[in-house]
Amino acid sequence: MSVKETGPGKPIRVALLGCGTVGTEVVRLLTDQAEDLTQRIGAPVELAGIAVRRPNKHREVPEHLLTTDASALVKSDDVDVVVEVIGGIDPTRGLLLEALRNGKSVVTANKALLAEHGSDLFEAADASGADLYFEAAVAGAIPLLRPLRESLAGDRITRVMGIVNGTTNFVLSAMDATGAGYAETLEEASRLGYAEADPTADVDGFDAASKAAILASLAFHTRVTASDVHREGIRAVSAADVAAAKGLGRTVKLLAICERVTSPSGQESVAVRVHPAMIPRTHPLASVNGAFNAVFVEADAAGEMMFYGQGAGGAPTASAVLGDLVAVARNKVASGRGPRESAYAALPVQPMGNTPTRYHISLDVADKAGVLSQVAAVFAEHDVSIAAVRQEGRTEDASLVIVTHAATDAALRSTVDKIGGLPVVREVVSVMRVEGEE
Ligand SMILES: NC(=O)c1ccc[n+]([C@@H]2O[C@H](COP(=O)([O-])OP(=O)(O)OC[C@H]3O[C@@H](n4cnc5c(N)ncnc54)[C@H](O)[C@@H]3O)[C@@H](O)[C@H]2O)c1
Ligand SMILES: N[C@@H](CCO)C(=O)O
Ligand code: NA
Repeated sequence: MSVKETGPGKPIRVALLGCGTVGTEVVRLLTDQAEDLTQRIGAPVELAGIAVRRPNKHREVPEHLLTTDASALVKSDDVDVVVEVIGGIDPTRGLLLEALRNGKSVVTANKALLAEHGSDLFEAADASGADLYFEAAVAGAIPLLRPLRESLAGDRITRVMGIVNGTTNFVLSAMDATGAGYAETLEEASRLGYAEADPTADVDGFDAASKAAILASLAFHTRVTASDVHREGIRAVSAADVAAAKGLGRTVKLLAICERVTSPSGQESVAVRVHPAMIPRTHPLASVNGAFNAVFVEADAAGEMMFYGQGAGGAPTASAVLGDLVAVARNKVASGRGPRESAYAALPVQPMGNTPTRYHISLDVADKAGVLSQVAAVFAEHDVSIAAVRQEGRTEDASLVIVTHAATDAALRSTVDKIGGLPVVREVVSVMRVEGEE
């Protein structure tokens, strides 16, 4: 029996919103790989239009496709899929809701929008049966959201911990390598083009907090928004912190940590936080340097996994966008749908104060008898157990380094506040959480 050859199906028509760093690379990949994409999808993918702000700036893309009217492009009957790489909340939120309500599948790289309004977008997608894919929004090119949404959907994830911001990782890696301070290292990163002109979203942890919210939502089947995430950036990380970490075989990283926490009574909740932390130099995340990202996932059956690669940049991010575009196009060809929002577990989000953490505290103290016992008494008073102490005497004062066992973050903060007020403590040199070790 001979099988009749079928040609490619009806073209999938794509509206591209935004043509900056990522958008330009999306157009390039779509053009360069048109034939392969047709084979992989079973239908050609064609650009129906590209919405931009300033058309005369875009000499690298076909002029006849450019429009400044994103709203009209999204509404056009000629469009099946909307790819959004503008960024920000407005006007993208309205544009993507309009697209989804009209049954057009959406591919977006916009973590800020998803972390704030993800559930509205999912509801609109469900109402019309459209797809919503966003692999590029977290850790750029690294396949991470698809593994969480699909490959690990049969497992129980307990922890997701990673380096999800390239700019801050570049700065912290450089501080570790040179011993220089935060401000001068950030200046150098800007000069080399690794930090944006306005690095606030990166250095104050907003970018990582949006990504943490998305990761926690997917890992724990719970709606987590950016405002649920405890956030501390890297502005306060000093050369002394980095030196203190090095002295104990650790390094400082800005971590996004999403954990499933079970109380003694068996009540489950999630804790989601972004802050600098010391990790052992032997931990797999310690060797992630420069602008690279890496995310460590722990699941009951699968065990430990690490995802590593380029978390930013035009081409790497466009790779993730194209992967999503192929997925939604295949779904259209097969009249199927990708995964919907999965928020059925609806676990409560635990406040940071109740979250168990460990601290590294470095003090300058008077070098006289009884100091250690005074400091130790404050820990005991707050029910914080000490894991290790190192004291080095000098002429008039001494350096005292204390690493705690896990205690609630609130108890650890109160302990540090009280110790800072002891007359025998000359200076609290460095306080930082410790992660990645038992
Ligand atoms: N650059 C990266 O490395 C990277 C990595 C991961 C995710 N992302 C995300 O991808 C998205 C795009 O990032 P980018 O780096 O390409 O930004 P970009 O600033 O280079 O590009 C955005 C483009 O959108 C245009 N634009 C703004 N408002 C518009 C409107 N109303 N209509 C049409 N065009 C409009 C701008 O003129 C600009 O050209 C953001 O959501 C960002 O968070 C970027
Ligand atoms: N500003 C982000 C870009 C990728 O989301 C970073 O530095 O990682
Ligand atoms: Na990704």
